[in-house]
Amino acid sequence: MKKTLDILVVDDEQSVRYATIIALEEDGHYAQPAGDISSAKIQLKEGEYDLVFLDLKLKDEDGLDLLRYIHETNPRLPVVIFTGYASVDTAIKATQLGAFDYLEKPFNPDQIRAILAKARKQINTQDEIQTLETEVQTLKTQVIANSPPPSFGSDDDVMKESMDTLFRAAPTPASIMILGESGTGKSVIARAIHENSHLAGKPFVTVSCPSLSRELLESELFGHVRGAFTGAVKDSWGKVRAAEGGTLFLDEIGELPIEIQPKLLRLLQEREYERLGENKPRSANVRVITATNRDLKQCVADGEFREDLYYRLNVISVELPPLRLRKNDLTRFANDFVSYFAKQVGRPITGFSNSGLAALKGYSWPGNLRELRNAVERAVILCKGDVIEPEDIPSPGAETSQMQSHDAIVGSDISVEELEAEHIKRVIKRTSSLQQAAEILGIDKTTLYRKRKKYEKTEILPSNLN
Ligand SMILES: Nc1ncnc2c1ncn2[C@@H]1O[C@H](COP(=O)(O)OP(=O)(O)OP(=O)(O)O)[C@@H](O)[C@H]1O
Repeated sequence: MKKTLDILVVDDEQSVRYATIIALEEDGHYAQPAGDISSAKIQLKEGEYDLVFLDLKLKDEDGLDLLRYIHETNPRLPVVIFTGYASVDTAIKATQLGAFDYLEKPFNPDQIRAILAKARKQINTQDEIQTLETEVQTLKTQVIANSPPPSFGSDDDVMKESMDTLFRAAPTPASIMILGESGTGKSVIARAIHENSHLAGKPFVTVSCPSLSRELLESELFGHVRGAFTGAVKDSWGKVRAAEGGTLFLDEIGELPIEIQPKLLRLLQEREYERLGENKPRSANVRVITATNRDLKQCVADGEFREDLYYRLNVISVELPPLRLRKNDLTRFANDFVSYFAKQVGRPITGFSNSGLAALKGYSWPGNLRELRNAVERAVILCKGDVIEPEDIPSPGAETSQMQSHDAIVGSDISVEELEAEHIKRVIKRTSSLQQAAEILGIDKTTLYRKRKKYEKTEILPSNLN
């Protein structure tokens, strides 16, 4: 699909600026004019451009100064120089200084198109480099987060069928919806779908729909222009653009405010969106994967979620079973986690004792794989022998006694944050949904969702938080 480019045209002659802009817009791109260096600099700071057309003779200014500035501040931004016949030498100098190409005045739309085709190739290569850089960053984060590599094999029939459906749908453009309790591995699988699809190597961008405000979420998704809302001090691009050509993963889609739902529908149906505060439709080419632990059908029935959007999103839909129903997989996951963490911490733990295994199977794992991972990590660090015993892992009765033994932490040498994390952890553990936990804690569900993610990331309480 042809990529729409955002282009800045810098020329002191208004007629040239507008003729160029018309030619560019006729070719399906977005172009902004700038008549001198200072307004060009402002535009470059506030917007995000793919390409600049620059006249070297700007009244009493030297276009080469702007070229140097672009080279210093955004070395990957290609610049095409406009030049008169007499100044080909200067244009050669400009290309030596890093300009991408030059165009002799007067030029016609075909020449502009030829330059654009060439620029697009270079931009695509740069996008690929950027994607690789993002991937490296993600892998680094995974290493820092100390997470065992995911595994998707299963002995459970429901899970096997779900995985089969997902991986068969992966290399198609179909929207996919992943349902399942918290911690069942929806985000992990969403990434795996992307990596096993025709889009592998392109961006994978996550948006968590529970957000502080509707405006912030809308802006995170679609971007905004300066002044669109209080605090919008400069133009920005959203995650839809960051995901261009790749996958947009919308986590907790059940929390998407009703006001934003038509905009997502438009993105899916017409492949178009607008930044907040701007009336300029922009095209988007993204594959959408969503996840939720809510009963979305019920949300539709309650009027909280649009039915047309629901059907658009769940072209392919699978439900991941909770860990307590995957008894056959539980032991394998637990043993894999033991091997991984034993190696990490350099302890010769070989697995579980028979009674340890029985305790593992007797517990219901309400936090699913997330809880299991955290519990095994903790057990590997704390267990006294070379096998994990029942007392090292959670059990149905353990929670109450653990709570009693920890009652002393109130008033002891711990921070308010640690206390909060511990309290949240315990309430989530004994409730069946985030909604119920939020009601007990007296905070809204969005805040609870964010706090849980935050504590998980900072690993304030890495052992049990789920
Ligand atoms: N297939 C897997 N193999 C190994 N570990 C996994 C797998 N899936 C999930 N996990 C572990 O469980 C943790 C939670 O997974 P994930 O964030 O994907 O769950 P989720 O269903 O998206 O949860 P939530 O609904 O709360 O966002 C992961 O960080 C990882 O440690």
